[in-house]
Amino acid sequence: MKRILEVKNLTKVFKKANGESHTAVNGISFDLNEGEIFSFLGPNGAGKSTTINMVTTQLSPTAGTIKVDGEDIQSSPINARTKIGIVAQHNNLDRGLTAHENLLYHGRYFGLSKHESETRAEILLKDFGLYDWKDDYVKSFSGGMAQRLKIARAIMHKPAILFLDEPTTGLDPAYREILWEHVLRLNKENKTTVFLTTHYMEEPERFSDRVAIYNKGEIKAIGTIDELRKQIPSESLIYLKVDQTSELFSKQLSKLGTVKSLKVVDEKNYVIYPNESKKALTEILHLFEQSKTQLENIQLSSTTLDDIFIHLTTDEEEK
Ligand SMILES: Nc1ncnc2c1ncn2[C@@H]1O[C@H](COP(=O)(O)OP(=O)(O)OP(=O)(O)O)[C@@H](O)[C@H]1O
Repeated sequence: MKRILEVKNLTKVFKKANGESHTAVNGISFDLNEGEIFSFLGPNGAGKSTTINMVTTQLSPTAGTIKVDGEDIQSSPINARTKIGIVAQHNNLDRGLTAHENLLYHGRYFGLSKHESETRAEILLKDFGLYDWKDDYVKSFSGGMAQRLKIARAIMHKPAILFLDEPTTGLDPAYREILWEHVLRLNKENKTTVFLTTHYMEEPERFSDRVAIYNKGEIKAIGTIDELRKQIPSESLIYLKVDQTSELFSKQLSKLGTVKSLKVVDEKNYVIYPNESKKALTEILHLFEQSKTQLENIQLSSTTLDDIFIHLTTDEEEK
């Protein structure tokens, strides 16, 4: 299997305004294969965009190496860049150009002929609902229109690897489907590798071959969703919402024989990993009869990617 992205010991340390250092990416290593759809998931501020910015040559690493299709991006950034398509989080369109010009110049820059650029720009402008605005300047575009144009531009030159940093934020559902139609077609026909970050868990669940759960600058787990599911302590979960979580109530829950372990998600919510789910429900409900803590909601469910994410990115209070 051809490796399209090789990341070794990648690190980024930022200097904060107060002079302190902040390690946003802490020595991570991973490889992506040609044609793989990979999701990089983590909470706000985990370091996902910093990682994308480094592997796409937009930000220099503090340490570590990155190869795109065998090219070291620090020694040959231009070669590496021709293989990459990026939908960044910020609006990096050329605001002084029209929508059509943004696509055309991008296509020409990445080696498409004039005819190919024109044909592809026309298809993408139509598919992403921008054809009627093709000669308008990008500075007049709404957030959603700019996002659609950023996506069209990133896939213009059919890159070997496509980085999508929260691409569907601000897109309505119809355009999300169009985005995925194009991305999956490129993936199938050109073996384009896809590196996705998103906060919508249904996208990695539907499309990813592998997922990495990333937090505080480190990869906590990497693998297929089924492989990650095995890292959860139980196959079903109980979501419990109370008026106020507390140390005392957490201890009382932990002491129940049917509770394997639990997590305090925030000031109102627990996730409970039960031994025997139905018995645990009864025991937990019973607990409220003798406790000051008020029950607001309780729900039993089977594990989803959301649960894996919560499990790997919040602190656990093991029994
Ligand atoms: N240029 C910078 N200077 C200083 N600190 C930075 C800089 N860029 C990012 N950081 C810090 O690095 C950390 C990681 O930020 P990053 O944007 O990579 O997170 P993220 O996982 O993409 O978050 P989100 O989901 O909110 O987009 C944050 O604490 C952020 O404040």
